[in-house]
Amino acid sequence: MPRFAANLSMLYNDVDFLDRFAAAARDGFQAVEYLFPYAHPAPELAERLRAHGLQQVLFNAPPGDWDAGERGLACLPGREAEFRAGIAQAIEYAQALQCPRIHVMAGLVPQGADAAAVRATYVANVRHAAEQAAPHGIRILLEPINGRDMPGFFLSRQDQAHALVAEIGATNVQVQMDLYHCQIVEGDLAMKIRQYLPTGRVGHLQIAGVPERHEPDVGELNHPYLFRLLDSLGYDGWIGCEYRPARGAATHATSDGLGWLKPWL
Ligand SMILES: O=C(O)C(=O)[C@H](O)CO
Ligand SMILES: [Mg+2]
Repeated sequence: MPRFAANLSMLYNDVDFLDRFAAAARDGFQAVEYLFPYAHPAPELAERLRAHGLQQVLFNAPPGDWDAGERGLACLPGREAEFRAGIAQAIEYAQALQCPRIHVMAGLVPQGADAAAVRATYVANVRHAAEQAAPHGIRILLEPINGRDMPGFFLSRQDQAHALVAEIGATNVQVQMDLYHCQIVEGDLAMKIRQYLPTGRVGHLQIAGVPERHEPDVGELNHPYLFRLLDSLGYDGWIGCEYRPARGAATHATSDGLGWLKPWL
């Protein structure tokens, strides 16, 4: 059976962030993920996880100045010191939260930047992150993101991510395969899953309905078919529910929209 993690950045927006742990547990989730933990002290987050019997399965390294539009630092020449400081902070949080995965966002390619320099910066930065994370048993994840949601993002295709993972050459670097982004950029999801899961290089999956990024049962994808396929391939990792409920932040919007999950809990 697929195992589902609630993405607390997108789900349960009708309650404050710290109250989303309880809400997710009440709905039957045993794991959570979210974008960033850094606004809260790690012990406070660890206590929420403990109190509600939840595992933290993923969060992101600091992305640079998010409010100014930055979406990761890994590919940005000249920002290496900040990138390294962010990785050190992420590893501290991951240890405190017993979280085995950190997503390192690639970043937006700077206007006019030399493509080779951007790629070399990315490879060197991810290698550094992997080296720092490895002694703690933490995996570094790289996620291709569609260019409609994030124009200019360095990483958009699965083959690009897998080629980079091979070039980086660290056993604790894997691909975060977000099926929502993959459907928008490439389509042919079942064949992509069949192609990439057996490589052992997919460290986490995420889902959402396409194209609105609402519940998985809203939109053009047949998620039950994909879940059965994942089962048949023996996928035993987590699937992050990274979608915006169709009723937004209305009271109980997330819980009311979880009908799709019930058969899989
Ligand atoms: O947007 C996504 O799909 C993600 O998983 C990132 O972590 C943040 O943008
Ligand atoms: Mg994602």
